[in-house]
Amino acid sequence: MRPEGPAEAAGAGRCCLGGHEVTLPGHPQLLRDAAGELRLEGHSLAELGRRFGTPLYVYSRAAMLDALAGYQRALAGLPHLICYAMKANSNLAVLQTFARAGCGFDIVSGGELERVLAAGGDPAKIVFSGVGKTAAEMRRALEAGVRCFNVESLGELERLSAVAVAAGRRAPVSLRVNPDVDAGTHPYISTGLKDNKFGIPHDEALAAYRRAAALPGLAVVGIDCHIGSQITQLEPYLDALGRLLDLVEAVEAAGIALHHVDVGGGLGITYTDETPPSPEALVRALAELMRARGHGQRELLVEPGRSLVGNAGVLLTEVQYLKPGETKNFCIVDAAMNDLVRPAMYEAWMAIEPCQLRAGAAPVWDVVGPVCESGDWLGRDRALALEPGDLLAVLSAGAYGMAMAGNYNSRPRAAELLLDGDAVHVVREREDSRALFALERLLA
Ligand SMILES: Cc1ncc(COP(=O)(O)O)c(C=O)c1O
Ligand SMILES: N[C@@H](CCCC[NH3+])C(=O)O
Repeated sequence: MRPEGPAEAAGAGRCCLGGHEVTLPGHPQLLRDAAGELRLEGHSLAELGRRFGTPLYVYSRAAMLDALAGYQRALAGLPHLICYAMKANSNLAVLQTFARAGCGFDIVSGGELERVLAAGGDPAKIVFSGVGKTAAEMRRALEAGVRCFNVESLGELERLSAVAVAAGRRAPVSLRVNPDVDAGTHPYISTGLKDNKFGIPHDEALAAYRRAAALPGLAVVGIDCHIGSQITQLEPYLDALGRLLDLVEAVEAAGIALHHVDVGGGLGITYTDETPPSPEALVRALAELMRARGHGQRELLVEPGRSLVGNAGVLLTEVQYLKPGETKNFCIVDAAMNDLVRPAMYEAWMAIEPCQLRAGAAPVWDVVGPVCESGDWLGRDRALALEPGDLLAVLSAGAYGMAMAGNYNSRPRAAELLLDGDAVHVVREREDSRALFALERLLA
């Protein structure tokens, strides 16, 4: 996630045309075969694009489970729960994949709760985060039996207690502490600084725990934080965990027992040349700090999103027109900012690869969508040998891709496929134009 620059123009030229197979760094199930075809979990992406149409999201189940295995290996033997942060990709089949693998879920809305339940997820493994939970969302989550509410303010504590008392229940709570640690990431996705809206300030948390312990509808069970997203360093995590453990000790000294410590999610992936720690390295470092501070037997929760699904998915799009110009060459494709908003929203750099390499000159293009906004671009200054009708793959699109898609310009949303070995599952049909206005009414 960094601004575009001319230095990145060569990104797409990495793989040679024909000869031998080339793997793509950070993309476990993606490779360019000897004939120049891009394959995900063995499937030709060009063939899938032609068969199912574009724009099309394609995910590899094996790549998701590979990523999960890194967390699982490092946590084996320790009391733990991996809560997939489903905002990254909330397709039901993706949720089902993680539920079957034993995961819990980090949710942030009533809608996310219903999705987890529809996918067969275990409510007793759900943690409910978010700064603006409504009373109705609280009631529904209590009724479903979620494991814990990650409470983000004093006002929320009071409301949750009242809702629980009215329902004749006690709500399990963890306080989301804002540790004021700089995660070193894009300002829009940093969440653990004093200036951010998230969490209860570290220096107010002990008083908040005392209040929580005194409220009749609450049962204190844990502590959590989440400092940001696309984090590529270990240090911010260790700083944040150290600050959480300071609080755990102060809270327990005040006679309030805490069962678990939840360090949130946020681990980054390789979009271009980032080298984040592996999930395994991250969790081993966190577990080591817990052990060194005498908290080795306390349950550790993690809430990874992007690092489980980001590099397991691509967005396929077809080149519609090539429009060379005096100062810029535009490659106009059939996917747009409504399908994948990350470039428009954060100036995020996402690799763009032809599904089938072709020989010949590779001019530099801005790859743009059909939406009527100059901010509607998927990649800038990309050297690509192209013809109209070619298929392109936007890489690393498994996280915050379809999950953030919309209908701007009355564009129906893309279809989604989940690859599983030889099988190709349509896990979301392409939206029909009529669905765009099915909830609207003409005047009488
Ligand atoms: C509370 C919470 N937990 C977990 C995550 C997952 O983040 P990521 O996808 O960066 O792992 C987020 C999103 O940043 C979040 O807000
Ligand atoms: N939507 C962001 C991540 C947000 C994380 C949410 N807490 C992205 O695409 O990178």
